[in-house]
Amino acid sequence: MTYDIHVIGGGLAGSEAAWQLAEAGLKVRLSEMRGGADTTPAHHGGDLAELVCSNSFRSDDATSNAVGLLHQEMRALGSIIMAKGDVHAVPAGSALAVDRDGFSGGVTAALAAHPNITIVRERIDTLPDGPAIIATGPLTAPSLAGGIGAATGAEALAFFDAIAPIVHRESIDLEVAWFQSRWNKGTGKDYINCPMNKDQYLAFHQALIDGEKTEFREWEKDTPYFDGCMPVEVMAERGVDTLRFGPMKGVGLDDPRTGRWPYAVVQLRQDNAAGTLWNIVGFQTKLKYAEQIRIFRTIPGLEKAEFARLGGLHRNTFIRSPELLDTTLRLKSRPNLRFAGQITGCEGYIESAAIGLLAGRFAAAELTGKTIAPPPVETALGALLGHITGLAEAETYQPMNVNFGLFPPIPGRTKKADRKKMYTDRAREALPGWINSLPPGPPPVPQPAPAVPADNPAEPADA
Ligand SMILES: Cc1cc2nc3c(=O)[nH]c(=O)nc-3n(C[C@H](O)[C@H](O)[C@H](O)COP(=O)(O)OP(=O)(O)OC[C@H]3O[C@@H](n4cnc5c(N)ncnc54)[C@H](O)[C@@H]3O)c2cc1C
Repeated sequence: MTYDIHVIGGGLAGSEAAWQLAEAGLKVRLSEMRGGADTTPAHHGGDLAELVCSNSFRSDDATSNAVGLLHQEMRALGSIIMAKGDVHAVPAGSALAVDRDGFSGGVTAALAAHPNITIVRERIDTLPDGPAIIATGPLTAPSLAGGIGAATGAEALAFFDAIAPIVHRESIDLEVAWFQSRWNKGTGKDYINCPMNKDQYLAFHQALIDGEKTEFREWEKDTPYFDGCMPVEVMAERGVDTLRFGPMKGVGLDDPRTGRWPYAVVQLRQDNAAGTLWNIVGFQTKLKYAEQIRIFRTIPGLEKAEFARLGGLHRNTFIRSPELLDTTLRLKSRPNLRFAGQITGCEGYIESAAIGLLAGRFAAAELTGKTIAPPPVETALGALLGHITGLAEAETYQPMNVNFGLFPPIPGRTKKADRKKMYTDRAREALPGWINSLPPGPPPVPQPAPAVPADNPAEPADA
């Protein structure tokens, strides 16, 4: 069987990449191990683009929500995931939720019927020599994960993805919190510090112990985690002072309001180059999302915190993309290979499909002797790609849903209520010029009637 490019993994990203390539006229071999002898611990069937957990693509509001904007941009680029999502939508308010079997069945049928796509039910164990897109997801088969680890220099790729919550900088109260590094090291102002007195610390410690937690899944129980990934509530359970002598120690930090070291402190560290997102240091957690919001908003200075993502601890496989990939998702050390989907360190069904879409477009252009620039950073596609391929801090790189904190800030002072619309208006202005510069691809998917504004547009992914 001859083909122009090999796509490995028929999930959200691989299906979208294969579609984009095939519609550009390229012959694609799409290898998917499910439907044959293999499966993953989370998938149930053999259809392509299976949704492993929730059936929601999250908000479809393209005016005030970053993932809604991403939906809109993907539709403009003829996304098969969005096309089949729209066809199989079920009522979900301003969110786009789908009939999961109808959706995956629809994607599978469309790809199977495409004359340029050959779906092969096989597990791939080694990285290919020819042009390929690796889209094997967070549960990449261990044999291939070993090969990816060898090619990328990482010893192990399957580990607990220990995520501390990330907060939008503008929602931190700097009347209470202050910038300072412990002992004034570094620039002297590398951290934002939220002080606690004794009573506040004791109440917070008890809340961590009492808070409702999520359980590990059966297949996650064997995956090791490192000491540095200890959940904050597990540390709290070890003793009343464990946190106060660990990540919450107040020494070397002078609270400008008291002139003294606080009894305990919560520190946040910059998470992106733009300085719009800050992670809570050492606060990886298995507290339920609602509990995290409730408990972490009791931290002085974070009473009105808006979370770009909440904490978590689950098995994942992803590469350190900001260091390893170029701006068109090619592995720098082996540019015939592109990576797409959650293995690049994005998070979520739609984000994974979006990166698959871009990988497909970049590869299609390259194989037909053209080059295309990455999408403008003002767009959701560009902001997400930028995060993955360079703007995030490589050392602390963690999977991330698309959110406005990844976009270049809107200059000047603006009302919070207006800002989201300004982000999305700016993106809608920037996208058409880029699309017009692209070689032909699939026809756009019609944008459904505007969604009712979401009650809580900052809803996190329920991954
Ligand atoms: C348990 C769990 C629950 C999640 N829940 C949600 C959620 O509710 N909402 C959300 O937005 N996101 C969720 N996510 C995160 C993420 O968005 C999804 O995992 C998403 O499916 C990722 O898309 P992908 O295309 O990168 O990988 P996948 O959709 O997993 O696709 C990868 C494909 O590659 C195949 N494959 C793997 N190795 C090989 C190999 N060696 N050869 C051939 N084929 C191979 C797999 O069978 C799979 O079909 C969840 C993740 C996990 C692990």
